[in-house]
Amino acid sequence: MSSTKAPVSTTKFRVAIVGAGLGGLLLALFLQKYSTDIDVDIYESAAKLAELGAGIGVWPRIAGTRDSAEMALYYRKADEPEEVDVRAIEPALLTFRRSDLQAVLVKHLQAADRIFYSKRLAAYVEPKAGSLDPIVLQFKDGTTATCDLLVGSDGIRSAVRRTMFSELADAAKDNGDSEQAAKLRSMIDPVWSGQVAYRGVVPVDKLEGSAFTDIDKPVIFIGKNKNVISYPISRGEAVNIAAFVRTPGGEGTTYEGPWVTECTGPEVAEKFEGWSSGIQDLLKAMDKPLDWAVHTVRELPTNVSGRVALIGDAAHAMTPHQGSGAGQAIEDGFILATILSHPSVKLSNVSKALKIHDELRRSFAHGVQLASQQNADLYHLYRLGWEHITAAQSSKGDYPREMLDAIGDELESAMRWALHGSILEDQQKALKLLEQL
Ligand SMILES: Cc1cc2nc3c(=O)[nH]c(=O)nc-3n(C[C@H](O)[C@H](O)[C@H](O)COP(=O)(O)OP(=O)(O)OC[C@H]3O[C@@H](n4cnc5c(N)ncnc54)[C@H](O)[C@@H]3O)c2cc1C
Repeated sequence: MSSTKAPVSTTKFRVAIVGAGLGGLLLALFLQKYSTDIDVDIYESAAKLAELGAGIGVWPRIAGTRDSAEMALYYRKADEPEEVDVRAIEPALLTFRRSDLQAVLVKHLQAADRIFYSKRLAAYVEPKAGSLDPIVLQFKDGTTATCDLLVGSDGIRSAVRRTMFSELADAAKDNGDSEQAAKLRSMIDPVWSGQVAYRGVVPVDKLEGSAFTDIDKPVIFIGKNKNVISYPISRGEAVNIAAFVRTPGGEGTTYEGPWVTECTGPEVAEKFEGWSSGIQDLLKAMDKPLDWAVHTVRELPTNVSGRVALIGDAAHAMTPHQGSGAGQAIEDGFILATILSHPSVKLSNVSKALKIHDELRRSFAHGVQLASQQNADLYHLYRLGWEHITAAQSSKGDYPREMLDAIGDELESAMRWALHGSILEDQQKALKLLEQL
C-alpha cells in the first residue's frame, strides 16, 4: 500500500512588496538572487510599468569603481553674459536612463508573473504583536491579499507609511503621550522642499550647433536660487537635464497645485532669463519637460514596525542634490534582501531582523537626505551667515572668487562623503549583526 504524504512546504515566508518602482523591483531581484525559500508578490497601483522622469545618476559606492568623468561646476554671476568656471569635482555619477534600468530589472525578474497591476494599497492590518498570523493587505478596489512580511516601496506618498505611522501615533495616544502622537502623525505627509525641478531629455543631435557645448560630461550650473544639472545618458546619445528654481522660505510648507505637470522648453528657458546662451539653448531644446514640485519625507524615527518595513522614497524621499534618492532605494533593497535571505532569519524572528535593517540603513539614508539639502543651499547661494560677503552681494548672488572656491570645496567633500565605504561593506556589517540574532 502506498502512502501519500502532503508535500512539505519549503517556503520560509511570503513577502508582499507594495510598489514596483526601482526600490521594489530591485528588492524582488535581490531576493530572487539570494534565496530559494521566499515567495514574493509585488503589488503595483499603475496599470503597467511606466518610469516618470528621465535620467538617473548613482554613486560609485553602488556602481563600483570606474573611470568616471569629472563633474564641471559653473557659477552664474548676476548680469554677466557667461557662467564662470568654478572647478571640476570628482568623481562623477554613473548615469543612465531610468526606463532602461527598469526594463533590465523586469527582464531578469522571474517573479515578473507575480507582479499584480492596478492594485493600489489603501491600508494593511497587522495582527497583534506576538501573533504570526498573516498581515492583511486592503486594496482600493475592495480586494484583499495576505503576506507574512510587508515591504512598503510605494514611494513618497506611501500608503504603507500612512498605516504604519497612524498605528504608531494611535499607540502613543493610548499611552497618554499626545505630543508624541501628534509628532508621529505629522510624519505621514511629505513636505515641499521649496523647489520646482524641470526635468527632460534632449537627443544630442538636437544640440548640434547650439551654444551648449558640455554635451559629453556632467555639468552643474549654480546661481541665486536656481541651478541646472545636465549629464549624458544612453551611451551619450542623449542629455538628461534637471533645472531647479527655489522659492525662498518655501521649504517645509504645503505646495499648492499638482506636483507634476507638463510644460515646454521655452517656458523653462524663460525662468532662466539672463543666463548664458548655452543654458538658454539647452533648456529650450527640452521636449515636453515635466514641471516637478520636489517633496521630501521628514526624518522618521523608524522605518520598521512589527513585520512591516519601509524602503526607498517611502522611508526617506529626499531632494536630488546628492544624486542619491534612487541610490538609497537600491541600497535598501540590497541590504534587506541580504537580511531576509539569511538562513538564521525565520518568520518567528523576522521582526527582530528588520531592526538590523533599520539600524544599518535609516541613519545613513537620513545623512544623504541632509547632505542633499546642504548641497541645495550651496547651489542656490542660499546659506546665511557666510563671512566676507555683504547682504547686497548675497541677495544678488554676486560672489567673490574665494567664496566660490569655498563652495567648490564643500561640494567636493559632500560628494566624497557619499562615496564613503561601499554597499558590500554594509552587507558584511549586516551579516555580522545577523550572527547575534
Ligand atoms: C527631480 C528629481 C531628480 C532626481 N534625480 C535623481 C538622481 O539623479 N539620482 C537618484 O539616485 N535619485 C534621483 N531622484 C530620486 C529618485 O527618483 C527616487 O528616490 C526613486 O525613484 C525612489 O524609488 P522608489 O522605488 O522608492 O519609489 P518610486 O520610484 O516612486 O516607486 C513607487 C512605486 O509605487 C507605486 N505606488 C505608489 N503608491 C502605491 C500604492 N498605494 N499601492 C501600490 N503601488 C503604489 C508607484 O506607482 C510606483 O511604481 C530624483 C528625484 C527627483 C524628483
